[in-house]
Amino acid sequence: MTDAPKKGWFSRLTEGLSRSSKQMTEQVVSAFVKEPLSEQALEGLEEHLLESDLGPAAADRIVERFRALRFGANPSELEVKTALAEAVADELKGHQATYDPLAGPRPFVTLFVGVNGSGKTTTLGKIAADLTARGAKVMIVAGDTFRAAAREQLKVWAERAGAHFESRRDGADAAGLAFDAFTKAKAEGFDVVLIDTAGRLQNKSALMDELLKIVRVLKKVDPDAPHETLLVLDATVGRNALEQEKIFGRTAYVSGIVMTKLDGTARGGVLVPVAQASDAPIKLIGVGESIGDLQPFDARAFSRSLMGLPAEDAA
Ligand SMILES: Nc1nc2c(ncn2[C@@H]2O[C@H](COP(=O)(O)OP(=O)(O)OP(=O)(O)O)[C@@H](O)[C@H]2O)c(=O)[nH]1
Repeated sequence: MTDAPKKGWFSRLTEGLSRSSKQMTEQVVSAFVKEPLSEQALEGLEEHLLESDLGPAAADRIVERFRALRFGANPSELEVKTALAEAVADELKGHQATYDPLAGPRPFVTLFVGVNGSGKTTTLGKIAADLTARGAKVMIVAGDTFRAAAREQLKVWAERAGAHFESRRDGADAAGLAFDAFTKAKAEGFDVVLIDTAGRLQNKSALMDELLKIVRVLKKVDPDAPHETLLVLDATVGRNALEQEKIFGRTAYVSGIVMTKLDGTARGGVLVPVAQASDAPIKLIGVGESIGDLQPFDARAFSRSLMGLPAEDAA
């Protein structure tokens, strides 16, 4: 994948969300521009919001809001899209926060949890690359000790980022590895420790036990660790992401959500019910495979992009 060197983050976001925004706006907007207050247009709106995976609760509220809106006889496409973007942004208000490992204690330990294939390794690698580029001393820990392929993939990311890499052979105790790595990171003055974990959902209770054990041993080194636990969810699985949030959110003390692969779906609206169901805020979103495609989550920018609108200052 090639990128224009200076492509701004908002245009990356817009490009990443283009499948979703197409799905979201095409029919809804044309229906409203034709007949702003008809029951039929409102029903169509609800249907399309549901098709975009926004979830019934948010879809209902947005439709009610549209019913109450006083559009003129012929609202412009811009008016309809702006109203929709504001409605979605309001749904997401209070569900955003930043991930800033360089602002916290040193070493700042982040645990990455989520099912296999959700984008954990890639997300961790992108974060490592960003942090080393900013001058931080970063350690990556391959906590999925069962899968050699996962370890190799992570090692490639570590090399690319110029981060230190800690791993153990197949089947080694992940908690033991995490403990030793964190101890070493503390002794050697690392700024950030990024710990990947296994994501086998076939054996849910063993997986959760392993995550809890990792958390327990990290706390032996520093009672406040892990300082962040990021749950990585794949937007392309649609509403299954809600199930995954439930499973991990209940046991793994998740402090932030990363929603990846928003570029790979027309149903990026799923971020809304996930944000609303979770106790943890959305912190990062992935809108493509390259490093710059992992972005801090900004509810307003996301909502505007989802409607195909330009950045606020450019509007
Ligand atoms: N298009 C797109 N692809 C992504 C994004 N994030 C991750 N991917 C891709 O998703 C695939 C799975 O990502 P991984 O990072 O391997 O997922 P994982 O959760 O670590 O999975 P395992 O390594 O199987 O445990 C890879 O091919 C990534 O390149 C994204 O935001 N957009």
